[in-house]
Amino acid sequence: MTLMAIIGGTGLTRLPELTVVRRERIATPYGDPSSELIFGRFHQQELVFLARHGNPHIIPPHKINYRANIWALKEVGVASILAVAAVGGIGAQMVPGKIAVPHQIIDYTYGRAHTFFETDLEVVTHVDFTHPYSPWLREKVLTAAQVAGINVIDGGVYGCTQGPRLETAAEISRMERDGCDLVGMTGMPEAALARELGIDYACCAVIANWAAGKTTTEITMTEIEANLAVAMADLTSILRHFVQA
Ligand SMILES: CSC[C@H]1O[C@H](OP(=O)(O)O)[C@H](O)[C@@H]1O
Ligand code: HPA
Repeated sequence: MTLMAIIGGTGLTRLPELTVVRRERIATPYGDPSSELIFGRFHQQELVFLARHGNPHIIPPHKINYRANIWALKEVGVASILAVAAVGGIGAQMVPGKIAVPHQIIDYTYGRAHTFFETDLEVVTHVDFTHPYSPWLREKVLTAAQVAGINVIDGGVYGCTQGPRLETAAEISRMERDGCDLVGMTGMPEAALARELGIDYACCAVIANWAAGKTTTEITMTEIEANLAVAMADLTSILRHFVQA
C-alpha cells in the first residue's frame, strides 16, 4: 500500500480519529509548507495529514504556498492525495451540509505560483489535465461513501476563485453559465501541482453555504461553520471506509 495524504481545509485543521505517530517540518525549494506534516494511523492505515491553512487556520487561500505543500508530500513518498475543501453550492443539488466529489475544475485564480515547470528545464513540459481528478481515486471515495451509507453527490464542476472575499451574485451567475456547480478558493493550483508531480488527487467538497445570490440572506461564517460541523461527521465516516478499502 502506498502512502496517502489527506489535505484538510476549512473545518478540518486536524483529523479526528488520527493517532499521531510523528510530526515533521519539511523544507522545500519553494519555502515552507502551510504546517508540519502529521504522520499517523487512521483506523490502522498509515497516512499523512496536512492542514492547508496552517494550524491554527491563519493562511488565507491566496497566500497558501501550494507548491511547498505538494512538494513536501511528494518528498515524503505520498502517491495519492484526498483533498477536503469547503465550498459554496451553486447547482440546485449542491445543498449545504452535503458532500460532493467533483469531476472537473475551472480556474478563476490569478497571480498564484501555479507550476513546478518554470525555469532551468531541458524541455518545456505540459501535463495532461483533461481529467483533473484521478478517476480511480474518485471511484474509491464514491464506493467508500456508498458502503458508509452516505449519499454523496457524484460529480460537479469546481470553480476556483481567488478570494479571500466571497463572490458577487453576478460572478456566481457567470460561473453558473460557465458550468460551475461548486465554488471554492483552494482547488487550484493544488490539483494541477499534484498532477505535475505525478501524485493522484481527488477532492471531497463539503458544501458549507449557498453561493452568493442563491439566497436572499448574507453568507456568514456562523452558517458556514455550522454546516461544516454537521458534514464533518459524514466526512469522517467516508474517510474511515476509504482507508479500510
Ligand atoms: C468562507 S470559507 C472560505 C474558505 O474555505 C475554503 O477553504 P478550503 O478549500 O481550504 O476548505 C475556501 O476555499 C476558502 O479558503
Ligand atoms: O461561497 C463560497 N465561495 C468561495 N469559497 C467558499 N468556501 C466555502 N464557501 C465558499
